[in-house]
Amino acid sequence: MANLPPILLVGCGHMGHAMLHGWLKKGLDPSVIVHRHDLDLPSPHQHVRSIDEISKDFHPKAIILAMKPDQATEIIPSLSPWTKDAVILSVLGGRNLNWLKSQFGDTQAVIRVMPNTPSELGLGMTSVVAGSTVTKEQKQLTDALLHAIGQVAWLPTEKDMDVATAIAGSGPAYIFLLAELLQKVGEEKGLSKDLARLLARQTVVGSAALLGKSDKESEDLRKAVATPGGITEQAINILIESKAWPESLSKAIQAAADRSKEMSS
Ligand SMILES: NC(=O)C1=CN([C@@H]2O[C@H](COP(=O)(O)OP(=O)(O)OC[C@H]3O[C@@H](n4cnc5c(N)ncnc54)[C@H](O)[C@@H]3O)[C@@H](O)[C@H]2O)C=CC1
Ligand SMILES: O=C(O)[C@@H]1CCC=N1
Repeated sequence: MANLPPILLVGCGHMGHAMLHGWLKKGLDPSVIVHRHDLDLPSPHQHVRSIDEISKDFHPKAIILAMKPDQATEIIPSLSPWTKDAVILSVLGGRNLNWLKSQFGDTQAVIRVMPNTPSELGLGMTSVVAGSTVTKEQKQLTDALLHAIGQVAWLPTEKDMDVATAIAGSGPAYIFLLAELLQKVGEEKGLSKDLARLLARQTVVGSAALLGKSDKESEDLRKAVATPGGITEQAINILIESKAWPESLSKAIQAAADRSKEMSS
């Protein structure tokens, strides 16, 4: 299988590193990673600590912006020597296409992407929306890069990005919180820390793997556990109360989506 195209990855923190890890596993043409700290990067890829160190002869097909949104304004102008023939993939939370256009100019090909950290394992979920000057080839290239780290959803409208971010970009945090709380409750109810940790983590891991392999709806998998008149049903009856998980999750997603929208304005 052909390698993924050469990329310039700017920012290799939690998200940048997760994507890079996924891409390296698939095979990447010689690429450059800008990261201020030490980085264990296999050859022939190049690690630089600042943009000034990148060769003008390097021709990336895609430039991935994976720094914090408020770090981007300062970095973007210095990327101009490499932008002409590249598509910009912006991972920046809450920075919309209009904002990207204002930074890069009207003609630059820019795509807004919202991945999540399971990308590191090739199990990511990335929502994507393209700017008007992106070519068909650049869309294909982006699709190939993102499919290499998981599933890809091209959004019908940029308006969907705020909710997509709140569900999938932020989503792993909710699942980890569930594991955290299951462990905490186990400990509070008298289990040892090690036992509570094992029970909580493996239950989340196993359930996610089962969901990933199954053709069944998540509701059916849930019902297969909750025997009518049995034990699980007692817990589900409490969690599924409209004021419990349905309402709090809806409020939580709305709060995250509102923040994404607010950051774009
Ligand atoms: N963490 C996550 O799960 C997700 C994050 N995002 C987005 O990804 C972006 C990065 O988030 P994180 O990885 O969590 O943040 P982070 O703080 O872990 O990583 C940001 C990286 O950018 C680097 N950086 C800052 N200025 C730089 C410069 N001038 N040159 C080179 N590198 C520079 C920092 O050293 C750091 O390694 C954000 O815009 C966020 O909205 C999107 C989806 C999920
Ligand atoms: O929390 C954030 O702002 C970023 C965007 C989605 C996940 N992390």
